[in-house]
Amino acid sequence: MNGDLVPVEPVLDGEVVAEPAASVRLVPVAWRSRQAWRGAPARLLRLPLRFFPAVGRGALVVFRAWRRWVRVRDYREAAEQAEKLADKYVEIRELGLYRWRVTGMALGLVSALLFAGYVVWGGVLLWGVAGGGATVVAVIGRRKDGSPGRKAVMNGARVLAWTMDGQLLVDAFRDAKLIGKDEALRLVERPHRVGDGWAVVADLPATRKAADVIKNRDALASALAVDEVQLVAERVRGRGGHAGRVSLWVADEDPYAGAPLRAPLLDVERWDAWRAVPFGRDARGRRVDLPLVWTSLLVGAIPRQGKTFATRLAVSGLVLDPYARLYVFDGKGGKDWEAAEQVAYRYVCGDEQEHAEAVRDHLVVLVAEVQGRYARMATVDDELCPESKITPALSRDPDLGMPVTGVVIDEVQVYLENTTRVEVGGRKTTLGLYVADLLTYLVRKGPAAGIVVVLATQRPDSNTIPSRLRAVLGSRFALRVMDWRDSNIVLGEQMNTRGYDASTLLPAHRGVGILRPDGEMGSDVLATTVRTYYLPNPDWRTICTRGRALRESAGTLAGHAAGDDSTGVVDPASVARAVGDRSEGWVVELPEPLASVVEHLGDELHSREFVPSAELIEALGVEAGRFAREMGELGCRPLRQYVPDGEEVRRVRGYLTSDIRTAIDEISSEAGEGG
Ligand SMILES: Nc1ncnc2c1ncn2[C@@H]1O[C@H](COP(=O)(O)OP(=O)(O)OP(=O)(O)O)[C@@H](O)[C@H]1O
Repeated sequence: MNGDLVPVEPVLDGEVVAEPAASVRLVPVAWRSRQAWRGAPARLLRLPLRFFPAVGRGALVVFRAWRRWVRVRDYREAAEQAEKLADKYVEIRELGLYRWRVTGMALGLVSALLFAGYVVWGGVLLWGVAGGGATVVAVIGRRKDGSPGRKAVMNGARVLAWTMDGQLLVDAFRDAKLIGKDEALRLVERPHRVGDGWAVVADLPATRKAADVIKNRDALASALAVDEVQLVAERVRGRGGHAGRVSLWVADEDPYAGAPLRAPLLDVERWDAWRAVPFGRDARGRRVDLPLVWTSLLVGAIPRQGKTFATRLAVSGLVLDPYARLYVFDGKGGKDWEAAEQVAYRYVCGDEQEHAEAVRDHLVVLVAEVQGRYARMATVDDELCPESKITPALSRDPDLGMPVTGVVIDEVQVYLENTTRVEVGGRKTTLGLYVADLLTYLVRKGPAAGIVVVLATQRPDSNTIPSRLRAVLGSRFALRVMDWRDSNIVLGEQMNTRGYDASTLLPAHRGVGILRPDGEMGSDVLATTVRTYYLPNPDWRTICTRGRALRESAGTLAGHAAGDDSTGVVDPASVARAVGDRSEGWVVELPEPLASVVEHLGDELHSREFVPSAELIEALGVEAGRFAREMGELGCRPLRQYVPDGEEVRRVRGYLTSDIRTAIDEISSEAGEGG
């Protein structure tokens, strides 16, 4: 460095070239290790023992290939698929005969050559040919290392069989009474592997509907000898789909078993409340997202099935958006929602009277706020607010004060069942019914003003969640419930008869439920069975801590989380008027089964004179004796009337719609008198 000379190694003149290959790869990988060579003598000794079975297997493979070829199976299947078997029959037969002739000629030629060789070279030639042939056949029939012969992909011969032979699938459809004895299916796609299962797309005969296959999935699963959780049946809609095209997917094993799925939101720093949250995966492993803005959500399940976890997952998108506001009311009063306290604008946890009153007070303020938001939106110019609906830009404008606001109530029945008598706007009612009215208003009018209501309950029966509230809740998620009635209460009337019944989910399937997305959000599917992502307490806490940090840095931390629990001043009379105003769609809560009868009849309640009992019993899926008794208790007695039946007239039992209307009027006037 300082100019002194230092001794160095001799300097070589040249250029760096690529390192030569370590060894020339003439030796197979299996023989490169020392152990492989050590085991060689034993393997050599076993060779004769392995040779003959391999020859047997190879001969079978060759024979099957020849039989397939001589029977023209490939051509025949293609014609069957195109439903042109009858047209092509003569052609196929001729081709078959030709292939038999080629076989005969080949056999004759080989025999002649062998005979000539025998004459010239004697028995040596025959032994040589036999040895060579056997070696070739043994190579065809050899077992690959590590794979002990052929293995069924699915368990059970019957299960696997339909993937090999389309006719068995047709038979299964016939057995399940989804198509008639003389009808057939047209396979749009042959069975093929998709994920961990087999998929096939089929067209039903013109008179049949794909919706019926979905409805009778259980029968088809039985005919295919798989558990119904393994069979996913979907309609193919949109381009390339039609009402008679059905897509089936049969999982190799229970698709909802296995380790819980990690929630993707754990890996994001922040989220936009306007984006649908990653909610879970369907049986085929496809991601299912849940939009929340502009809709509302009801989550129902019996205890310990994952209702709280699913509800937290649904709102975690709102937690991770610093511009979103959260009202968290936990009727259970445990630790499940504790972490949300650090981000919540309003927070109530408990099932005492004071908690129910606090929830009511916060909801009253919220109703006033919805009214205020509509008034403010009316003053915003058309460019920013083209319709009376909140937009992402409006929701983030601090001057307007209209953030996306999530109102989450876990175990909502605790507040809805509160029987304390209260007087609201001169009307006597109970605190629970008033909370139901406030929630109904928020669910009905709130979404367009940026209010998202999420309700969870372990008691999804009609007495707990009034039908007027249920009717307006847009999205539904039912984890396992006790019976199909409870399932229908969460998912909507008659969903069980359409093939969606949350009481059939297995107890072991925690966190698995049926999601019915809001029909107005443009979803293609009626409902999907979803395995929700797993969001245990520590992960939930991480999300809430992140949500708080985001709000702190955006300057949006407010309300309870910022130590401010003061409620604004509102005019309770105007709120009471708004929630009780029947002209705005306030509907009287009808008891069951009257509520379902009214829902089933729709406008026909006024246009028809008489409705047969059998029709109602089938549509509502109820038990005849109990239905008649309950209708009787509500003042509707059945009578016999003549109804047209094709060319003839039959006398059947049923109800006059005028009786049903009278019963509704009576219940309404009782409610109006301050029930
Ligand atoms: N997505 C999921 N994947 C796997 N397991 C889950 C999932 N969600 C919930 N679980 C399991 O189910 C248990 C019950 O969940 P959760 O506390 O949400 O039930 P719940 O319906 O709210 O019960 P309760 O009505 O008693 O409050 C959890 O402790 C968890 O082990």
